[in-house]
Amino acid sequence: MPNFNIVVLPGDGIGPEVAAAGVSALKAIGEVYGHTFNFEEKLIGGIAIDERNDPYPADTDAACLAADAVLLGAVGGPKWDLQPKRPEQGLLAVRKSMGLFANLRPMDVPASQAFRSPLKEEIVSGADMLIVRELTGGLYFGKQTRTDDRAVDECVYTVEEIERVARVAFEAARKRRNKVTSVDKANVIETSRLWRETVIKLHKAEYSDVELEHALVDSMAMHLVTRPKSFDVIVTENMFGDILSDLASVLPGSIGLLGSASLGSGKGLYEPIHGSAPDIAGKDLANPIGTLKSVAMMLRFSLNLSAEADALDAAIEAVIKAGQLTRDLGGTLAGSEVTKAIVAQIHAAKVAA
Ligand SMILES: NC(=O)C1=CN([C@@H]2O[C@H](COP(=O)(O)OP(=O)(O)OC[C@H]3O[C@@H](n4cnc5c(N)ncnc54)[C@H](O)[C@@H]3O)[C@@H](O)[C@H]2O)C=CC1
Ligand SMILES: CC(C)CC(=O)C(=O)O
Ligand SMILES: [Mg+2]
Repeated sequence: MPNFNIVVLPGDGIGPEVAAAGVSALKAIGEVYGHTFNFEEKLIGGIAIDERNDPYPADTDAACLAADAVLLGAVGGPKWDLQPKRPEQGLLAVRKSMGLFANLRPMDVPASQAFRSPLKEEIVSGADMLIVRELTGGLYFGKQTRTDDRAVDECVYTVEEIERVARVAFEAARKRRNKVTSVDKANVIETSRLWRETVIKLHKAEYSDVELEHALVDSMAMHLVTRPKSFDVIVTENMFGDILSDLASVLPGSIGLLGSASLGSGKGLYEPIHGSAPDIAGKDLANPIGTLKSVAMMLRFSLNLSAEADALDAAIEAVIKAGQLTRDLGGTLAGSEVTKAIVAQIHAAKVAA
């Protein structure tokens, strides 16, 4: 019987609530399909600062590096905002240590759910894109210096860093609608000029069968909400991808719907795209679906369980279609009730099959 070791990093705010949803879904998949998932919970973020004075303790790192896959909730919160050690350093550290240079953030708006969008139905209905965000370079990892009246954040990218994430985007496009939109700010920023030159060279050398277009990040923000259906795979650097994916989450109606897979050359880490949502933490209001979609990607990409991934995705879709939703999507259910509905659906689908 297959046995998988999953490290769970609940973190802060709603992190523990959504991570618990992910564990419930994996347990249900295990029961139904006969797999054993062993869970090891570790500290990261604010709670790790509180308990260990370190946002990313060494034993967390060792466990993540040894796991078959990592499930993360979220980190951060106002409690830690005004101190030198920050929860977010833990998140950056796990991404760097595991070599997770590509963050895949899918977003789609099924026609039946387009009415939930704050945007016009005809604009968003059928939109289906994959944002590939570079995750271990750029401003978030550059040298930072600070005096009383001056602050510097270095933004560095190398050809190798750009090429490897662009390759992920081109490969993904070949399995989708064969189009890549590369987003930069090449009219102003030097790292963006290197980004664009590198993407063009790689495209010419290895991916000329894929349609490639370039967009500047400012107008891209506008195009994402005015003509989202024209995009397939979007590839961009770390900070632009962070911002554009939160923007894209508006299309289906809630940031709580979007999951992500962070991949590199080794094991993967899976987390919703949202943060720790301090405004709703501890109230069982958090939408678990972004985390559950991340778990589906874990099953598919790290554990090679594609039938199980499809079953989880189908269970999520059924519950969304039945309108069993949290308040962010106009529903009335608690987050834990949505998780229970999805778990019940996983069991019911197997019985019906
Ligand atoms: N991956 C991570 O761990 C991330 C952590 N953060 C941290 O999270 C903290 C809060 O950041 P914010 O800018 O407020 O972003 P956020 O994503 O935590 O929340 C933004 C808004 O979306 C809502 N929201 C988020 N997730 C939701 C869910 N699952 N269900 C329903 N509503 C949801 C929140 O209630 C809030 O109104 C900060 O400390 C930030 O540094 C932010 C982004 C990513
Ligand atoms: C908290 C940051 C380090 C990153 C972020 O906002 C994200 O990964 O979505
Ligand atoms: Mg973000």
